[in-house]
Amino acid sequence: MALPDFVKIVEVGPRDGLQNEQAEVTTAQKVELINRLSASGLKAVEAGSFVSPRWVPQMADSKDVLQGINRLDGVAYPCLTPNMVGFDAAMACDVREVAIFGAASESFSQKNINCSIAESLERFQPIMEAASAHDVRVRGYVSCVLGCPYEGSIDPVKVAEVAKTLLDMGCYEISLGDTVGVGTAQETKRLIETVGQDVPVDKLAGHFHDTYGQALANIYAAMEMGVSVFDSSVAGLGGCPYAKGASGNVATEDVLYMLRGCGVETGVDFDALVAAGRYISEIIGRPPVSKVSRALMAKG
Ligand SMILES: CC(C)(COP(=O)([O-])OP(=O)([O-])OC[C@H]1O[C@@H](n2cnc3c(N)ncnc32)[C@H](O)[C@@H]1OP(=O)([O-])[O-])[C@@H](O)C(=O)NCCC(=O)NCCSC(=O)C[C@@](C)(O)CC(=O)[O-]
Repeated sequence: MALPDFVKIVEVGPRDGLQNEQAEVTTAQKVELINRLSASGLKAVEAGSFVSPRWVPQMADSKDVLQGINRLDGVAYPCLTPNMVGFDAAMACDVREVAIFGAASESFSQKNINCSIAESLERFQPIMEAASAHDVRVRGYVSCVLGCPYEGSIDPVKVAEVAKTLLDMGCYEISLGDTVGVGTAQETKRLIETVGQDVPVDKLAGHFHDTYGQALANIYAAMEMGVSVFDSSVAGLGGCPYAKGASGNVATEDVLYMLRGCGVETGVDFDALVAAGRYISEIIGRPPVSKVSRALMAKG
């Protein structure tokens, strides 16, 4: 299949990235990062997570972050909500899009949200109902789609089952997460082929961590299968608190560079995005993980 003309980038650095950075990032710095990202032309910037602060202390200030950002028209600022406690907290600061997050692995589900896959889907049901009543869009995540840190390989049929359930519950899009970044391009194609039998491909997004350096290849493979929405993290921030050794999402800078080289539009200002990556990298005290950003820095 030909590559898409346009790819939507869902920037997840302020949430998926910062939730796993050890350096302290103040609320004001998070707000500044999100404002810079939305000003770069991104149409979706995941801005926070209404989860237990005991589980993920880095996201404890999400309420203040959401109240501090400059919300641009046409930009979505989704936040994670695992249960009604999180959903109500998100509504209290006027979040207009939330994400529920399940897994295709029982062990990961237990470690991440302290319940089985079936229990998680039950917990999501009232969120879907409340979201519908509040006219709030809901995105669904499925973790461990190409492998699990506890169980190893995962059957794509299981991924399809969870993805279809989330879609049937009312999620407008399902983001398939290679949480530990173990997947390869052929496996990605097989996954999309299998999941695509139950969920239309235009409802799927790819979420690739870059632990094994395969994320760009996987994105390319997914684009060849018709996927045109990808999650990425500015400067390659992050990892996963419940997946030891997992590195961050693929760096947004690297995705943009590849897409630009393929003639695929994103609507994102590359230079502004690179600058946002350098801003947050200085704060956390290490160079961007993005190879593109490093190469540009080396050129001076
Ligand atoms: C889901 C729970 C809360 C269950 O945690 P639990 O302990 O089973 O929950 P509980 O209902 O028994 O409540 C225990 C305590 O937590 C409080 N509580 C309960 N819910 C909330 C909430 N929403 N916000 C704030 N506080 C909350 C609740 O009020 C209570 O407080 P206490 O009475 O003890 O003082 C917990 O397991 C949790 O917060 N997990 C978060 C895990 C997480 O954020 N993981 C990272 C995001 S997923 C990810 O990164 C993967 C993804 C999406 O990027 C895709 C990929 O790469 O694969």
